[in-house]
Amino acid sequence: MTASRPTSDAPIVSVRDLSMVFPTPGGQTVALKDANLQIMPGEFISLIGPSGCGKTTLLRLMADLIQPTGGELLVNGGTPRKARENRAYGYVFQAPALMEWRNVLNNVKLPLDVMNTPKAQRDSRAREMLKLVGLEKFERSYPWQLSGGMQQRVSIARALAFDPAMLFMDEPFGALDEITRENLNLELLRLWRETGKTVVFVTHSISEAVFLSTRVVVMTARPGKIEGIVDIGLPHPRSDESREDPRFFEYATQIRELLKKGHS
Ligand SMILES: Nc1ncnc2c1ncn2[C@@H]1O[C@H](COP(=O)(O)OP(=O)(O)OP(=O)(O)O)[C@@H](O)[C@H]1O
Repeated sequence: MTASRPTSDAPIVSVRDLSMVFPTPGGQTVALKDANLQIMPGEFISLIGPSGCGKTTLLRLMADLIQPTGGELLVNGGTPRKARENRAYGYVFQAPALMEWRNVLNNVKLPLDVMNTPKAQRDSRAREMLKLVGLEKFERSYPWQLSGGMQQRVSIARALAFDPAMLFMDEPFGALDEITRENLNLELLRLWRETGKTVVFVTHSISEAVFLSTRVVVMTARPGKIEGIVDIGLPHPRSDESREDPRFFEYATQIRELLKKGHS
């Protein structure tokens, strides 16, 4: 059931001169232009940038939901298609997208049902994942009985159900209040440390990106490109105190400057 993981310390994602041009009624939209990025196994990478700069496009390319119009992309040592077929990643969307008629346990089990995992394993695996996100007491609840933050935790448990090497997360906490978001950030970091997954995380929030990431990829719009990459040297495990670390503000300033440069 465990998805294959690369054994070497080769990049788990390799993006070379990657471009994506969408045909649109008025002409073409260059959503991504000549992007270059290498992600190592176990990293926590955030993609940040203004609306329309191509963050979701880059994530969707990695996930094989769309195909690039130029350049090269390797995921988990092969094509994005192969990574998808091998269940090398789980995808968490902006909205939790849970099935209202399935209880929490059955929502988490869904990918295992689809994959025809032996029945006896499905329940135990789903319960294990619910425990990981702190929702073991809610397995019989239905999505509409949960708060937005709890629903998003269920969708994270679902994305982890088949033990992928990577987690692709498209602004998963964007719709939540600040305190819930900070709590989920802490939980996500704990989960990342415990599981050793590689995470690629889209956000609009500079502080969220600094708090979570090992590196922050700053993108700019028109055409969407990578303006710079900031290494975040804050020690792990991170806690609320990390936000008071003077380096936290330095990294946030570096990211802000790159975002401004991209705007000008
Ligand atoms: N399927 C599509 N067809 C045409 N244009 C598209 C398509 N998908 C994205 N685009 C365009 O590509 C550009 C980048 O979109 P993308 O969704 O990647 O941006 P984003 O940085 O994720 O934005 P946001 O922060 O608002 O979610 C935008 O101009 C968008 O309109």
